Amino acid sequence: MPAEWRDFFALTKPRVMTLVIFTGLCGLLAAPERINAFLGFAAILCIAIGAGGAAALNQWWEADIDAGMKRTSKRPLPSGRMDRTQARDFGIMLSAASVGIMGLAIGWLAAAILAVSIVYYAVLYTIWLKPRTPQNIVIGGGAGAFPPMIGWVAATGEITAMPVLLFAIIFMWTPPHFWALALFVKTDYEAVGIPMLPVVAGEQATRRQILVYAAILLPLSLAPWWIGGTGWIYGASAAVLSGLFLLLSAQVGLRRTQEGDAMRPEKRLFGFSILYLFALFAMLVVDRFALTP
Ligand code: HEM
Ligand SMILES: CC(C)=CCC/C(C)=C/CC/C(C)=C/COP(=O)(O)OP(=O)(O)O
Repeated sequence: MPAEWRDFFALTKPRVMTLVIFTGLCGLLAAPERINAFLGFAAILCIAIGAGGAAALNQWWEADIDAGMKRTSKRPLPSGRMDRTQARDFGIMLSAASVGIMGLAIGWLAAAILAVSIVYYAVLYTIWLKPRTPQNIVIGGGAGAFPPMIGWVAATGEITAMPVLLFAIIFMWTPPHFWALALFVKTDYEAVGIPMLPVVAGEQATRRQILVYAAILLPLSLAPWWIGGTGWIYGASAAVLSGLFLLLSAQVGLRRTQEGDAMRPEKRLFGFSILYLFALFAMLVVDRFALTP
């Protein structure tokens, strides 16, 4: 069966990338300089195309691994709807187009960070770290932390403390986000030999690590307000959201898996992690528009 446009769309991991694109948009809108709407739209489109290209390259490389896991076995490559060369060429084309257009239309600093994040996800994380170390997502998660910085730099043309803090927030958020999920789909990764932390270091170590990252995330998420980069609306929202995130992480971090466990706290934490990042970045923009004339 030949690949349809739907398969190419699926190859960009659209659901996961909504949050990547959203944080990029928030970085762009929260920046102190306002960019013209047409260029702003072009910048976000480039982030979306670049993230989609990187996701396609990730699946080109991981076709065999995806075939071995229930969660990923219906993706276009493992289900045989597309061949690997098509996925690779599509990924390269999107990646190159996104960086080229970003550079020409917006600026080469934003384009360079976009290029770094694509290589980070497709090569550093997927090809190098993921199959080798249980710290894969801690280091590799950096790729997903770049979009707000790209958005910010697209608007201002420079890297200041604020975009670095936004990067750091997503960097610290990624381990609890992913390890909560890895606790309840652990068997999948075991089957294909990917050294995810629960498989290699055990559940208790993973639970403790989740709590450590959530505890660091709380003060870190307040830092943009602390350094005067945002107003009280963001500060108060970050305190509430990160407090809740820490609470849910503590429920996961301080328990043990029981016989026949439904893993409800882990599923709740994973679900909340997504809501958390959407809400935190939305409040950054609300703060900016409500408090800055
Ligand atoms: C290396 C770091 C990360 C890993 C290993 C990871 C892994 C995963 C996995 C396995 C899922 C399950 C669902 C699926 O495959 O569709 C998922 C869901 C999700 N992830 Fe992540 N993630 C990471 C970083 C991020 C980042 C940085 C973002 C956005 C800023 C993000 C946003 C999401 C969203 C929105 C979902 C839900 C998708 C849905 O509703 O189906 N993830 N993540
Ligand atoms: C702008 C730009 C390039 C952004 C990149 C965004 C990025 C790195 C997002 C990470 C989210 C993601 C799909 C992780 C999946 O990990 P996995 O691929 O190990 O998950 P899988 O087991 O579902 O394949």
